[in-house]
Amino acid sequence: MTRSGLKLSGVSAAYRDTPVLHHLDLEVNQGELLVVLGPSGAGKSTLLRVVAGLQAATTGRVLIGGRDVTALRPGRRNVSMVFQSYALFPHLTALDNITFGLEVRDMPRKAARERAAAAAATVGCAHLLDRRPGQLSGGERQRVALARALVREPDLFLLDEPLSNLDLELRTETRGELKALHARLGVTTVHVTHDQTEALVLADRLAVLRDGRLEQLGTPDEIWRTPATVFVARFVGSPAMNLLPADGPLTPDGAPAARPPGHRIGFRPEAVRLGDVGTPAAVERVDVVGEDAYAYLRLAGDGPVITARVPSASRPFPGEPVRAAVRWADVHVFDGDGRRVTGA
Ligand SMILES: Nc1ncnc2c1ncn2[C@@H]1O[C@H](COP(=O)(O)OP(=O)(O)OP(=O)(O)O)[C@@H](O)[C@H]1O
Repeated sequence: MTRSGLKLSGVSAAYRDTPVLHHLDLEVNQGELLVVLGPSGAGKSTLLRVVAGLQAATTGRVLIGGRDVTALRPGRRNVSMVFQSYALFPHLTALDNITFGLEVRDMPRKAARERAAAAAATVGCAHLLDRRPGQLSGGERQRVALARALVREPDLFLLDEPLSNLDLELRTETRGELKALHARLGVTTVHVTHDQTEALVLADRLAVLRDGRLEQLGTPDEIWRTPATVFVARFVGSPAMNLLPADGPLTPDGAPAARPPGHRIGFRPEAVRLGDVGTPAAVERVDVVGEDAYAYLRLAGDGPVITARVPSASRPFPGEPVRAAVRWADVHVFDGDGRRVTGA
């Protein structure tokens, strides 16, 4: 049986009278890396703050490693949090910043410094220990913040958008390092982001949060292949999945004759095939992104616009008449409430 690293049951949170989390149930296995993904304002940071004990839950319980910590102060939960801003002390060196978490626990100074140096080596910032935050780049600060979180040997890591202040190249590199670090240390981790690529790459499992509610929980593969709702389908994937009325202008190849009114079909831009058969469409715009091109196609005269992903070498040109087809096997079906209809 897998052990529980973190369990939330019926957790709600509010700012003054405004509810932000609504009776959340969520379980993270021991050693698992769970990514919480959602748009701005979904309640991701609030969720981490409630787990860390920085904010009280208005209902429900928080268990870490099977221990009920709902009533415990943050310092008693053995949790380390890395903030988006890193929250380093500007007047302290990197070494003193990393050591800080241990010294307040009355560990002897020499032992604390040795542990800090070991944590710094783990995340690759051992050469920066004499510098103050003002003398470090964004990526270097991020490493020091991680080392400070690591040095406490927590039961649980909470990472709040730790990569969002880094430029794209560094973000990609650091993302890989975070994944490797997690694999090596095996500490249960909750990583918050609104970046779907980061989420898909890092996560053992993904929790998609929307308006303080869990929209779907699953592996990156499940979320990608079987999105539970229109919201998840559109939020994960770039450009977003196409959505059309099931009885609308495009009939997928192999579709059953009867498709209930009110249902919608979704298909990713890469599922659209351009050729001699299918629904007539006019190319409105084409964006070329290296090897790929995204063609925006207006269906059937004045119908809706869909996006097709095609190799840029064989892309159509604006104004060109084309035909768009989709296979039924590549289609997702959603009911009138936006929920996935299985077995379609
Ligand atoms: N201190 C606060 N006082 C009042 N409302 C707040 C406070 N902090 C956050 N909120 C509100 O709570 C909701 C959830 O905020 P939260 O920061 O948890 O979202 P988030 O998913 O982390 O967003 P982001 O990706 O923008 O950081 C938002 O509607 C926000 O406006």
